[in-house]
Amino acid sequence: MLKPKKIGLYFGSFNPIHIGHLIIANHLVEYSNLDEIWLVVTPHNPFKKKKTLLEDHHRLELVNKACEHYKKLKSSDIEFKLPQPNYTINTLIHLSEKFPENQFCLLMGEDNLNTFHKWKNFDVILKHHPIYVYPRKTDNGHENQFSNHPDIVHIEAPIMEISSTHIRKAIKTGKNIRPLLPAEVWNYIDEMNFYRK
Ligand SMILES: Nc1ncnc2c1ncn2[C@@H]1O[C@H](COP(=O)(O)OP(=O)(O)OP(=O)(O)O)[C@@H](O)[C@H]1O
Ligand SMILES: O=C(O)c1ccc[n+]([C@@H]2O[C@H](COP(=O)([O-])O)[C@@H](O)[C@H]2O)c1
Repeated sequence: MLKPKKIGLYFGSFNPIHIGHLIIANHLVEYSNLDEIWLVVTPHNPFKKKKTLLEDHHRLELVNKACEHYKKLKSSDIEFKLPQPNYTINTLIHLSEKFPENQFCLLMGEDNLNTFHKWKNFDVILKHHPIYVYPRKTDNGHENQFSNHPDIVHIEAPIMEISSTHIRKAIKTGKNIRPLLPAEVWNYIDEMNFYRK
């Protein structure tokens, strides 16, 4: 019988994936009891407009390239086959049925925690899936209703002010943002002329 695995699910639009995402995922998988982290590419976040996104398969390809050198980080397209917009509770139910032997935790940046009370069935998610939160500068500061929740682990780590929004804007205005992306990711974006128009 297979040994049960503890999997961290890192959901994101990844438009595009950047070194901030990798630093967070790598930090957690190296300094926690998680066996792997799956970077789940979300076709359509219920809170975001889909039309501003690069096509799903291109965002997935960028995540594949970013994970190439990390044995414990895997990309996942599991949400591509599920109804959109993608409510995380639906994906968690699907994954728990498909991989009953695995335990699934969530990993998210602090900005997502500020709106977590608006997520579909957030209380059910919390009841069944511990959440690791990486610090991030947010408009509302660091205090919210989940600040002291027993099932939420606040990771102690330095804040990184990197975002996909900044990267998209910088590429559009011809800035050099190479340090913010893994080389393979930048090469693909450059070759395919993404985010320039
Ligand atoms: N610099 C960062 N520090 C902490 N968490 C981050 C950081 N960048 C992204 N995250 C977290 O990674 C997950 C996926 O984020 P997402 O793909 O939306 O990236 P983003 O940089 O926030 O994108 P955008 O600027 O397009 O909103 C979310 O949980 C988000 O909070
Ligand atoms: O389930 C929800 O109600 C819900 C509401 C807002 C966001 N999410 C998920 O949060 C994840 C992070 O999204 P993003 O766009 O900030 O990278 C992504 O997988 C979304 O589908 C989920």
